[in-house]
Amino acid sequence: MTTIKAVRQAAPADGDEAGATVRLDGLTMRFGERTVSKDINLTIGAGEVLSIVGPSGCGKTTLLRAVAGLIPPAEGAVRIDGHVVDGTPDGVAMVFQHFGLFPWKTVESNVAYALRVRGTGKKEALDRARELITLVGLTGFEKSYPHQLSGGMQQRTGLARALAVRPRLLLMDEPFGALDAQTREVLQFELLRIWQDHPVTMLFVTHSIDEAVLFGNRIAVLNGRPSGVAELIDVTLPRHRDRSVTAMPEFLAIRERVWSLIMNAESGR
Ligand SMILES: Nc1ncnc2c1ncn2[C@@H]1O[C@H](COP(=O)(O)OP(=O)(O)OP(=O)(O)O)[C@@H](O)[C@H]1O
Repeated sequence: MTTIKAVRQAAPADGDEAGATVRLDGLTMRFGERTVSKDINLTIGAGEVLSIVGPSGCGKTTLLRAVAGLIPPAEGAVRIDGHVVDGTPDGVAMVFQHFGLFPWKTVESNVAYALRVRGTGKKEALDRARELITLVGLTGFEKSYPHQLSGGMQQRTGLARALAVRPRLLLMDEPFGALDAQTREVLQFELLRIWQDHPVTMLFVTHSIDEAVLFGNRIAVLNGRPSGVAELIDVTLPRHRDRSVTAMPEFLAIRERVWSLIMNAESGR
């Protein structure tokens, strides 16, 4: 099961399709006495994809939740387009590993819901939902209920729901983590295609090194207790990517680099 949380609608202005800028300034996240991550400084440009990897429990989800304004930082700040996040920011959508689709709603109602709660009229919301359903390849399943769908199809529905609000920033938390390897690969390339047609800024948390390299312009490797950014790796691959990039020597070299950093991180824990 996959959870999506879409946060308020903000249609991009004309000529402003590339997405939001994000800045983390000295971000420290704490739960009670426990400091999970400390002094994280990152700047993510409009339309950039930053992949975030690191050992289990190092604070990747916590970081995304801070960017989404769901939990406040203990110290430091998140800025989206220069504005300090101190609540639910406009134009941000989150996609989690577990969708949390409403089981009693059809695919089109699930997708339209994100718009309906933001005051979009029923017809407009349904029209937009159907556009998105086509985009994610679910035409013909508009009236299906989640239990009638495969995991991959539920994932597509969740993606459509996130995209329905025309986010300027997509926060992806292991979005394909619950899928079998084959479905995961199909959806990765579908998302890549969709993203290339509608580029927005993306923070992409994943346990898959291949996925991190495939999507990222850069990869932030988190490590330590509390965690910090151990390394920021530039992904020097062509921006337009398809399956062929996974055979490029640069792809393999970057994958090896990330792999060795994560192995070091895991062995140091
Ligand atoms: N609401 C919370 N209250 C207390 N502790 C929390 C809370 N949320 C997360 N934590 C703790 O913070 C740490 C970081 O959790 P987080 O889920 O951000 O890690 P992660 O890197 O995303 O892990 P994984 O890769 O396993 O998903 C963990 O030790 C977790 O137990």
